[in-house]
Amino acid sequence: MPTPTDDDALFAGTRAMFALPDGVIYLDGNSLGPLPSNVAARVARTVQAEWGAMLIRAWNDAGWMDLSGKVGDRIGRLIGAAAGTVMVADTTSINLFKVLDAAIHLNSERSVVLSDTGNFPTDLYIAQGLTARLPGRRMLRTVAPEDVMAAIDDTVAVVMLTEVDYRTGRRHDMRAITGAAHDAGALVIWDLAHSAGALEVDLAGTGVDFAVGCGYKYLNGGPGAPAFVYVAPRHQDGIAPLLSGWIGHAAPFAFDPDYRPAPGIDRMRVGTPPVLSLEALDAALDVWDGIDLARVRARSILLTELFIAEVEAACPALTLASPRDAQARGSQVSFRHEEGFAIMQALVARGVIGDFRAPDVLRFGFAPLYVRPEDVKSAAAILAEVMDGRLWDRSEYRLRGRVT
Ligand SMILES: Cc1ncc(COP(=O)(O)O)c(C=O)c1O
Ligand SMILES: Nc1c(O)cccc1C(=O)C[C@H](N)C(=O)O
Repeated sequence: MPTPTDDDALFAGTRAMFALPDGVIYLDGNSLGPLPSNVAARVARTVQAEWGAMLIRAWNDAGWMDLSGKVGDRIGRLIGAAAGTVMVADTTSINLFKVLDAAIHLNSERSVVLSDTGNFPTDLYIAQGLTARLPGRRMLRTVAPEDVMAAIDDTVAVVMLTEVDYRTGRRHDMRAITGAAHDAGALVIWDLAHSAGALEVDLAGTGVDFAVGCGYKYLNGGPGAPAFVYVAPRHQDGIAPLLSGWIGHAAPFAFDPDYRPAPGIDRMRVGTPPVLSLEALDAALDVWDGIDLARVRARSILLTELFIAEVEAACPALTLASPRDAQARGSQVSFRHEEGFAIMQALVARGVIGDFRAPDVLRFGFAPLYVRPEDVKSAAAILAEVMDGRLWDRSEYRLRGRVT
């Protein structure tokens, strides 16, 4: 077990690798990670020395074509996935579409996609759209998160879940659910949007079939960073991609009129990769080099426990919406209040950036790479000032229509 002093030094080092604005305590890296300092120079270099100077030759000479798999392997280390099992491409929604279709077809005798009512809307929308269009009686069944285990039966083709609930931070037991699904003959897809870079994830060891996740949250790849998709080796060559694009072809530059999927994870590619965004994500991942996710998780628990204790001591009007048991939540803490929107606006105006999720959730993400215990204490103290003085009770804090 590392001593606190070791961790303080480790995370002071990682914090120094970010360009954080002065006067801000950033507790929204679970939605958009902050800017790592090396990203701007990397993107500028790609623009000038590669795009500008090498022109189209850069696809080969600067390695642009191989970047999606290379960055995928770097993310793979953070989620317990072997080299050659993670591809960076498209968005989380699109990757979910690809693997959900693949999983449904691998288990085509069965009709049900099982998810939970707390899942992120895009996951449910993708499943609704896909199941409605497939032939046969395919359907999405959603149950309360705590009822998922009991709902896994022999009608279920695919269990499709997000490990960490975006609103409350509640965490599913990935190992137990994956095991139960497999015992019942179902496949599993995990959305790791709020897990990758926040928790220890062991996709290979847990036997997960498919996973997807975002590049722009805890991985800090920047707004609209490409997402990732994981396919277990045992499934890779058995998938017939629904999105059968040319970059996922076995020989894209043969320009063969007939589609033939590439071997392995490459068939999860569809079209031309977004090179500038991939370079930004690749540079952002440098912060993770040599970082042990077990230490990140231990630090995250320390930060979230501290925040809960400080806020509950000072803000009796706020109700904890996250699980009290640290093992049962991810790296965020949420509180409920009917004036949550205005409270969050008042906090943001004072430099504490979290976000609000309707109808009443104040959400705070704790990314140990750059959030320190002293930030947690300061944020809780500012929240207490806002609550004690009813500083949120102003008309300008009630104006809705913002993104977050
Ligand atoms: C759990 C989860 N899945 C998917 C998404 C969306 O992914 P994308 O916009 O990259 O498709 C988000 C956040 O936006 C999310 O929280
Ligand atoms: N992807 C986002 C976006 O394009 C705009 C604003 C917010 C987001 C988010 O990531 C929301 C996030 N998935 C959530 O957990 O609420």
